[in-house]
Amino acid sequence: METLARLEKVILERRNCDPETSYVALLKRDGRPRMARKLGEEAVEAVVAGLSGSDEELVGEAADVLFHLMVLLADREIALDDVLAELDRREGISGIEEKASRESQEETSNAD
Ligand SMILES: N=c1c2ncn([C@@H]3O[C@H](COP(=O)(O)OP(=O)(O)OP(=O)(O)O)[C@@H](O)[C@H]3O)c2ncn1[C@@H]1O[C@H](COP(=O)(O)O)[C@@H](O)[C@H]1O
Repeated sequence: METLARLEKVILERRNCDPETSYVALLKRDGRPRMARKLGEEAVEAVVAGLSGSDEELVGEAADVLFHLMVLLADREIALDDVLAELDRREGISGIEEKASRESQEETSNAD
């Protein structure tokens, strides 16, 4: 996780650099929709690599997804720690159990 914390720091620093020499600054200059689109593109590439690419390709695409997600989080001024805290909160809660409890809450509120 130290790697992601270092990357977060670098992204925050690079946002204010020259877009001619910094990809992070270029994304900032182009705006949040470009950041979001890049994240979407990288996610699709990761899906394709996950289904039919090599391990090496999937690792590369996964790194691209994480990087572009971190750029978008930085733009929204959301700290990596907030995302990690959410993952910590979910620790030990089965996805199946969580979904079932959400569905039963929805049924209760629809019945009201
Ligand atoms: N981890 C990354 C990282 N991962 C991917 N990328 C860049 O993300 C871009 C997107 O990839 P694509 O394959 O879509 O490339 P592309 O076709 O040129 O992109 P588009 O023209 O479609 O936008 C590429 O230019 C990659 O180099 C990254 N750029 C930067 N970092 C980190 O961010 C730091 C700061 O980077 P700069 O701001 O460029 O100094 C670096 O030191 C790294 O630690």
